[in-house]
Amino acid sequence: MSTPAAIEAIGVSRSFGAVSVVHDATLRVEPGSITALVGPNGSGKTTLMLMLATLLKPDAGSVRIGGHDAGSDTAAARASLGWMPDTLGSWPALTVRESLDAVASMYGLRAAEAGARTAELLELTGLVGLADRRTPTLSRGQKQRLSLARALVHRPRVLLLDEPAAGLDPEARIMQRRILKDLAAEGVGILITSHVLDELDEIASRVVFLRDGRTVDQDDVEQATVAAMRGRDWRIRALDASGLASALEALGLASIAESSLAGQVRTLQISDDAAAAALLASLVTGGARIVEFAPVTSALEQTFVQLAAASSEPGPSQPVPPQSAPETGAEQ
Ligand SMILES: Nc1ncnc2c1ncn2[C@@H]1O[C@H](COP(=O)(O)OP(=O)(O)OP(=O)(O)O)[C@@H](O)[C@H]1O
Repeated sequence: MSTPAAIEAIGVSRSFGAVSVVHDATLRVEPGSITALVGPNGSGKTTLMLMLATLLKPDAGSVRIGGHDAGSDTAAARASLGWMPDTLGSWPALTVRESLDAVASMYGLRAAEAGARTAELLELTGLVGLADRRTPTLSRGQKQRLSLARALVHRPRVLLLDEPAAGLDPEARIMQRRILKDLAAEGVGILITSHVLDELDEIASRVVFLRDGRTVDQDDVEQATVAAMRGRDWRIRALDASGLASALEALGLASIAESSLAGQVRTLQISDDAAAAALLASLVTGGARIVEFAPVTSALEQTFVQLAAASSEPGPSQPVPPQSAPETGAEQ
């Protein structure tokens, strides 16, 4: 029998009163993969995450975590998942170490085992020096580290992370990315939301886009990604800035000079990746010593803008739609 999906949600919906917040959301995350869940503010990401984490009951649809039905086999689903909420609720009287020990004991680890797991997680998340600090005294970024450590106590095979990079300094972000990549390499299935799309672009192999509470069809996401790659702005930096400017001019390409901490960069629009590769080859062949050649915005960020722009076209989305609303000739 094939391995079950780490996360499988089919036709999940949830309203609050008369307002439909998530409708008919469908997604699948495979073990050993990292999937990004992205969407504009208020599109329903946290609400969907709460349902996947078995903390909010869907009005309709089904959720399976590691093959366990979240509705009928909630305990097994919960045992399989680690949940990192967007804000850490903590016990104010406990230290960092005591909080992790307490979570370990809730998951049934014996004292010695819990102590060892806590020590391992303090090390992994860079919290050793803060182990004896009471949790309310932690900074936002330190709380995020604790929150990730807490989600990992019982070695879950599925991770649900809501804005895990919020408040982290660059070093902590790098550390977190490494932890998540390592976990995925060990077979953990990870679903992660973030508004820092460059972060996600680096670690996620798939993206699920939520628009007005609906998961956008994967084909539409792929089409938007292809479209987003066309006509992007690129950023080029060379050891010799004036040499680069003349080389671009000689090729008949208009570019704009901008200053950066690393020195002068030039930005210009390039039609697609093939044209970018050809330009790079020609600049290098011509003797330009290029040290940076990259799109200004990531593919994920561009895709997001593309899909979010499409969402503002068709009109109102909040009221619960009728079962089969007639098409009104929308172009896409
Ligand atoms: N308990 C609730 N009662 C009423 N409305 C709610 C409730 N929870 C969420 N909502 C509404 O549902 C919508 C989606 O909220 P949600 O927090 O899921 O969005 P999000 O995509 O996570 O947003 P953000 O990117 O800003 O974090 C919002 O309009 C929000 O006001």
